[in-house]
Amino acid sequence: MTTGTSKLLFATTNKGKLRELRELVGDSVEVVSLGDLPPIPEPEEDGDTFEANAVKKALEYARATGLPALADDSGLCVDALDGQPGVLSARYAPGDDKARYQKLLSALTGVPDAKRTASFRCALALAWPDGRTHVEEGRCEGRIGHAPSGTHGFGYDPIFMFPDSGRTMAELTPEEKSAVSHRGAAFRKMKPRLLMLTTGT
Ligand SMILES: O=c1[nH]c(=O)c2ncn([C@@H]3O[C@H](COP(=O)(O)OP(=O)(O)OP(=O)(O)O)[C@@H](O)[C@H]3O)c2[nH]1
Ligand SMILES: [Mg+2]
Repeated sequence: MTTGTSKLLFATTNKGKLRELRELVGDSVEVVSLGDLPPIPEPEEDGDTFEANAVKKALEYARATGLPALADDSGLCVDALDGQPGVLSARYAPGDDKARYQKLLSALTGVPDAKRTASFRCALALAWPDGRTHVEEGRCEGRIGHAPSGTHGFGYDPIFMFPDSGRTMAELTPEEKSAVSHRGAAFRKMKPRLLMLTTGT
């Protein structure tokens, strides 16, 4: 822990994201999560882009708490489905992560490997209670497999094949995933801003 002047709110309801962001930030910034605070209504994610939704979430949580807030909007864009599920990844099917990746596998039945290309995208937004915002984005290219495999990660990780490794994202260790993931890429660009929080800049 540093002698920071400011705490940072990780503004997400997603336990998988929270775990990954905690690992990425390490002990460089003092972190608060939504579970540490009285309930706050969830922002409506009605933007057309990851960036718009990330900014909206970060701003609403920063204003509600008076803390600088880091929000993540992310999802999986599948080329054979014209970029779906995209910003609607969390709402692609009712139920749990498994229901959603099973629906995606069904939608790609009969699609050959060469046409199963996809990318994970992540927009990370940092917002201050006074309305300032800063956004960084990250992307990770891969391919949708034919069956789930692996137990790490969350969401669509069990069906997202990471190129050249022959493994799904869910077969990578948390450290390996962060080194190649959309969230890791966005985070590394954002990190200098987060470190400024500790100096009150
Ligand atoms: O396999 C995955 N590996 C990842 O690394 C990853 N990152 C995001 N996603 C999926 O994309 C949607 C995000 O939706 P989302 O950004 O609205 O988040 P969310 O609603 O879960 O929480 P919140 O942060 O909005 O509170 C959800 O379906 C996630 O499962 C991932 N899937
Ligand atoms: Mg959401």
